Amino acid sequence: MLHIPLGFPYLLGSDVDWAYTTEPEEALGGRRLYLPRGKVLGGSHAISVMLYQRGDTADYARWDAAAGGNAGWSAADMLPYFKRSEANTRVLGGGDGELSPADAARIHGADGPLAVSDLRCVNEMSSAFLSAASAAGLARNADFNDWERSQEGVGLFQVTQRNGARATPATTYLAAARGRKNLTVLTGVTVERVTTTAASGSSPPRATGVEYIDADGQRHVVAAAVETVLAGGVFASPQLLMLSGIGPAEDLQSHGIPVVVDAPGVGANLQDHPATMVSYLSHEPMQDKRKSSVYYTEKTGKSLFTLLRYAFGGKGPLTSPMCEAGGFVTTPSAAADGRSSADLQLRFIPFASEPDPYASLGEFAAGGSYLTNSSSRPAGFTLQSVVARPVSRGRVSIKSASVTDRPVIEAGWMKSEEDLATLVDGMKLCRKIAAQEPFSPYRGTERFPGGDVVSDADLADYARSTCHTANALVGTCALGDVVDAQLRVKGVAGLRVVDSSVMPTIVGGQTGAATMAALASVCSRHLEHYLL
Ligand SMILES: Cc1cc2nc3c(=O)[nH]c(=O)nc-3n(C[C@H](O)[C@H](O)[C@H](O)COP(=O)(O)OP(=O)(O)OC[C@H]3O[C@@H](n4cnc5c(N)ncnc54)[C@H](O)[C@@H]3O)c2cc1C
Repeated sequence: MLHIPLGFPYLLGSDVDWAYTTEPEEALGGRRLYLPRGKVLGGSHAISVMLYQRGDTADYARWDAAAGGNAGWSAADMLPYFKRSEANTRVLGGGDGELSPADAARIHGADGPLAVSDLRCVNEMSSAFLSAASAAGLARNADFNDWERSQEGVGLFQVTQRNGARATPATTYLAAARGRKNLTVLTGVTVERVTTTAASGSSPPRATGVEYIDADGQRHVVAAAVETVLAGGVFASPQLLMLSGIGPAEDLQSHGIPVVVDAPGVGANLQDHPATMVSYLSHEPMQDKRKSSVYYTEKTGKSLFTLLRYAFGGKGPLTSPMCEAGGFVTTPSAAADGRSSADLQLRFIPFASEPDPYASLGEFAAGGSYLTNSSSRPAGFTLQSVVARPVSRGRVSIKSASVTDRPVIEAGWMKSEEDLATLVDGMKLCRKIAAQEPFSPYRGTERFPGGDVVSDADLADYARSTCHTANALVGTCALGDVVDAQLRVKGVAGLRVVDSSVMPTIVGGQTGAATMAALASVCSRHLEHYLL
């Protein structure tokens, strides 16, 4: 299931998922949110939806400004690292029909480790979505990562796959480096903290390595020859800094942790992409159509033809990321605020989803019936509205001085009215798209939120009570605040954080590509001398 793209729902809540939950969220009526994160080589990329999205140029202008300006994080600075990290079929194949070979080469790379591909199988309803969105007045976007054009419009997504199999940092970067003599990978261990020496005179404290516990509960220390690089992701990196005495002094003291550096920004600034669903049941006869949503409910994994097609050609619906098509939009509310980047991401899902697909996490944890339980995912289709550039912020703190106690997560969603307005505008747009003629063969009744949820106030209530994660969590060791422009932890020598937690503001779009490009940039510019 880790390698087959459409296997990803089985991974949610399984033993390769940390399956974090938040505190009761005040603005969401006290709901606790489920936030998946990968607990396996390849990290969250190994359980992701695989969409390859970079955000827009303004996202990186914000990063660069946060890092102090002219700090190496602008779009122009980052483009070479995006290109360097990928082997994109649009360049390898000389464009894709919508994109000329010259444009493909301007935007994408061909020689990097990370395979990025066009979809190998497009559900006929994903195509209907594109036609319906055009009929509703949205432009077509040939490549969401083309920074010379707008991010706005609708199109098919690209995915991090090679020959129909999931590509992750483990199957790409790590696989290429496996033979190196200077590389040791320990699995099944848990890092507990970074070890440090005390400050002396004018020298700051220095990171000297890490302590970890192995599967038998034995404690070990690894000493760093040059420096220590944390890449635990958006929850574990701030947690490990705090357990090491680097964080808000008062919090650390309340847990009896000696303060190495008072860094109030550690754990603050948490951001994610909250999402809501508008779903439609299909007309009854569609239940029998081979290319419709039955693929995504009970038949996909059970059809011999589908399995053979995948096993021998890497083709067919098992290569689908489920969200095949979508787009970016500036909603009327955001336009009225004068916001320049799209605040809404649309994603199309070819079955009639529940309002919160993660509400039944217990169901996943008990053995994963996301795809097989067709009664909760009947034939039909869903349009998902995602807040692409949220204003609300949350935080991560520690529950105790032990790594075995999960961090305390406050997502903070919908604290800002702007985010709620984006979702309300988004759902209205989804209904407008769904009402267009190209959906006529598929559209039955609206399943959620349902015909009686019409006013802005009712749509906002629906959003508060059903919004769920679109899985892009960032910001808890932010560039400019916790780490400097080279991602060195401020106030401590010999320590960097290089992962999604350093993003000062979330990019509009999924966050895996930006994480890998940030890593490529820092490794190339600052670490290569001793990595090689
Ligand atoms: C369900 C899901 C769907 C997603 N879909 C997409 C998508 O379609 N496109 C996209 O671009 N991005 C997607 N993402 C987001 C993307 O995967 C993340 O942005 C990216 O993986 C973040 O990288 P990271 O290095 O910061 O953290 P992670 O990838 O989470 O890696 C952190 C690693 O640290 C390990 N770790 C944590 N604590 C410890 C400890 N104490 N000791 C030892 N190891 C530890 C973890 O097990 C993990 O392997 C998705 C994520 C999820 C969960």
